[in-house]
Amino acid sequence: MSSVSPIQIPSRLPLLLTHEGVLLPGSTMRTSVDSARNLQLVRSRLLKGTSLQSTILGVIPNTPDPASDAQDLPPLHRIGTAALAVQVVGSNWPKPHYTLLITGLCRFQIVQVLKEKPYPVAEVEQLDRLEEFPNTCKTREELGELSEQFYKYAVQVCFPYQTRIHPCCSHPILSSTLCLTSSLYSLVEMLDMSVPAVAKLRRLLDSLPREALPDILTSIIRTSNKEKLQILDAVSLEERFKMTIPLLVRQIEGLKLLQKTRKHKQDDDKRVIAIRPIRRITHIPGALEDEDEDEDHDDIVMLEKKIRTSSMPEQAHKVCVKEIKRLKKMPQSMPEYALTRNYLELMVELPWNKSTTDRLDIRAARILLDNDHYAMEKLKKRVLEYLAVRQLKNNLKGPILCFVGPPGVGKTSVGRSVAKTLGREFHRIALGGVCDQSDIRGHRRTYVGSMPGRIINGLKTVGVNNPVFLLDEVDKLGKSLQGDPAAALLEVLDPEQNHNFTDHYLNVAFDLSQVLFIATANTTATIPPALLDRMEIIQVPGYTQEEKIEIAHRHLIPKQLEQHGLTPQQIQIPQVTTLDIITRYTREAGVRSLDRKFGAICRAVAVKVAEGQHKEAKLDHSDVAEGEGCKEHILEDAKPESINDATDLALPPEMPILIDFHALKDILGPPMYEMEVSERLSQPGVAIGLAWTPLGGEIMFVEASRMDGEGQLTLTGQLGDVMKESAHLAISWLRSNAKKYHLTNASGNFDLLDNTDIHLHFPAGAVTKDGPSAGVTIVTCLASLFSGRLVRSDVAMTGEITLRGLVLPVGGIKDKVLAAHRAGLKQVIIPQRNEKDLEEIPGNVRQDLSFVTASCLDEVLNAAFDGGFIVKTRPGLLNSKL
Ligand SMILES: Nc1ncnc2c1ncn2[C@@H]1O[C@H](COP(=O)(O)OP(=O)(O)OP(=O)(O)O)[C@@H](O)[C@H]1O
Repeated sequence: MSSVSPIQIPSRLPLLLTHEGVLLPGSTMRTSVDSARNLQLVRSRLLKGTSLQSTILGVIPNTPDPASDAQDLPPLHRIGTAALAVQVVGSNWPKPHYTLLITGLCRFQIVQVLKEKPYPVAEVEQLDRLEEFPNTCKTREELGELSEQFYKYAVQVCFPYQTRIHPCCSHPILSSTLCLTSSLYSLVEMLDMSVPAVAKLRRLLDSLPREALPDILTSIIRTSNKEKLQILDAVSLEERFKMTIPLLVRQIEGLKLLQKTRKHKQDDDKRVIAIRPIRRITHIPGALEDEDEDEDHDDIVMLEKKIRTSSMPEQAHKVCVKEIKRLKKMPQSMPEYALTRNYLELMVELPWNKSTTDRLDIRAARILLDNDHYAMEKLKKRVLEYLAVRQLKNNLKGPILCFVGPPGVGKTSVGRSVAKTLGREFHRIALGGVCDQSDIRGHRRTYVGSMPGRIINGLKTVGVNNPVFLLDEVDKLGKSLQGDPAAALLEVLDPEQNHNFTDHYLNVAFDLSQVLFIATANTTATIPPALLDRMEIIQVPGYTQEEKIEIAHRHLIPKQLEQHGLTPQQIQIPQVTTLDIITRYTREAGVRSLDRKFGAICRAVAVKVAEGQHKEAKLDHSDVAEGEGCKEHILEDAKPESINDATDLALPPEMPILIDFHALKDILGPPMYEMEVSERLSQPGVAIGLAWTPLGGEIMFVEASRMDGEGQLTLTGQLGDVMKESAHLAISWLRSNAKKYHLTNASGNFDLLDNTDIHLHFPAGAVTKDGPSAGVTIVTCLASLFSGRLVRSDVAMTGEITLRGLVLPVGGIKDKVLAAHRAGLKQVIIPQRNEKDLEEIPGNVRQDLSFVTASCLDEVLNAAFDGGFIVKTRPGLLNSKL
């Protein structure tokens, strides 16, 4: 037995009153100190005192300390624990308080309270003397023998209720000790020895004196404060043993129950896992089984059969066989079961070897393309060339065509026609806003909710491996943290690589070389260069008014009539009306908005027609009484009516309903666009420029004004850096040529910026603009401002400028010229080096417009102002009073 040095506590102890928790000898407790007396105790005994004795406190349980020291002490619990303060931790927030770590030494009882303030101090009598235990035994030899027996017994015994007390253990304390220790061993055996705390407990058990066990155990196992208090109050060792054993037994029983339920659950789980596959394999027809499981089993068999008969490549086949083997062993409840099954279903559905036969008849293709689309000569020519080469060389690793042009010019619909001419399946993949590379390449199957990418999904949808894939809006691909989808497209679009395209979801290569990819975009500016490099760009410009009229009457109107269940006998839209819609109700390069307007007209006419049929039926009914002649009379009197005139319900409308200017106003409302050119150029400092946007060409009014100031230039209208630089260039050129052209500021000075601020504005202010092509327009506008002369209202211009006054070429001439034509302008000034682009302009547009090709700014200004811009000798014209 281990020997313990006797502990002698002082006869006077400061008292720490606690209410929560009971400290037992041999155990350690953390307690919070925040009441007045306790705080005083900590401050004067623990924080100021330096001797070991000053750290010994009398801890009185179950006694709340009054909040203020003015209040009297409450009745104190009779028995307490002398404790050693091991650690003091203090804090001032939210209010001053300490946390003490205290270790119980022994019991004491209060003999007399000596003082109450600032903290209570009592005269105490020590109750436990650890060295006393051996004295309770008759002789030391007897104790040694019994103790040895007790230890062996304790180690052997597993469960407390099976404990057989050794016959020689008749000593009451010893038998209780024996019983307690054996219970304790049972407890330790049940616990997991690999847990460090449990291993420590085991060591403690071996080293601690037996009589210390009841106190220590009570504080370790799950006991209430009340039970702990009872143990504290049990001064006799035998009594303490007796009280602790039931607590220990209770704990052991609880643990056993817990172990039992855990074991049951584990067994159940194992059984479920073991039974499932056996059930599936030993399926006996007719046996009573869950119907769902039967179905699943059938499905798996079907799937296996499909894999066996599928024509997938060897590598894919191997993967499928491996996966189906795994699937068979898997319980259905596993999340991976559904995942693997979906994967296998996709694998068997994919058109590994299924393709359509190409219909390669160039003449038929030409007719079909011409029938479907009016104009677009350049595009149709390139498409036919492409198809012709395919006809000659079947396995063409040709370039990927990319149609670039404004919205609604028929890029998508030409793609559809190509598929139709070739007799191939068509699938459109909208790439606008796609910013995750797994959209193209799929997710790895390890992800929750993983899916194949759009390419593989598209192939599954069309069911053949040689469809026409239209990659719509490649210029609107995004980029995000989830990777760059444009980079993923590189592999798809590279004819050298795409025969081995690996989707992350499939994880086996799929041959995309038979797929015909066509891309569309509104602009090439935002297409990544590497992607652009893999594609052949075909520009699709906007339509002229004449082309739009033709497209409307050949394609759009018949399509809309069909969609609304109308016939040409019921509605008549003359060409002048179409022109009216094009010029006054739409402003676009394509025909989508125009198509919508026809849709609106057809809806309005459909209502009229339906109403008319109803009225006719009604009239027929009433005519039975009045006779045929009467009806004829009514019809003769019927006058052409307004389309929205709902007041005259008595008469059916006259067929065909004519859509004239008035009907148009009734249906579409007042015109949305007016010819505002002449109006806008009624004062100096305004010029018309031509801009190119992804939506086609547009005319743009550049406005300038001057005011008193310090020579500052203000630019508004969301301009980019290049455009701002153009403005600075224009001002510098005008300042350096002010004398030559007699340009003066408000005070007649040739220094144009002397005491003058200039403001340049580019409507529409909300649209971002950039590019150098506004240079000539800015010069013309400022020249008008400083000369006080009006720019011609029917002239539009485009061109980049240099500091020397040269005019450099710009892009988008065709779209810009068409915009000028749409706006009803008469003359267009373009850079001389853009003259070659005029060939692309349709003949009728060229006839309507006159072109000035300028190589320097002198020529631009001469053309932009009536009578030229050459210096006049008459002073009245030179000095503007504006
Ligand atoms: N030349 C044409 N002949 C006949 N119909 C045309 C022509 N151009 C356009 N269309 C019709 O205009 C509508 C819009 O065309 P489509 O959707 O192909 O435009 P898009 O250029 O692809 O536009 P976006 O860039 O917005 O996708 C379609 O109904 C199409 O049939």
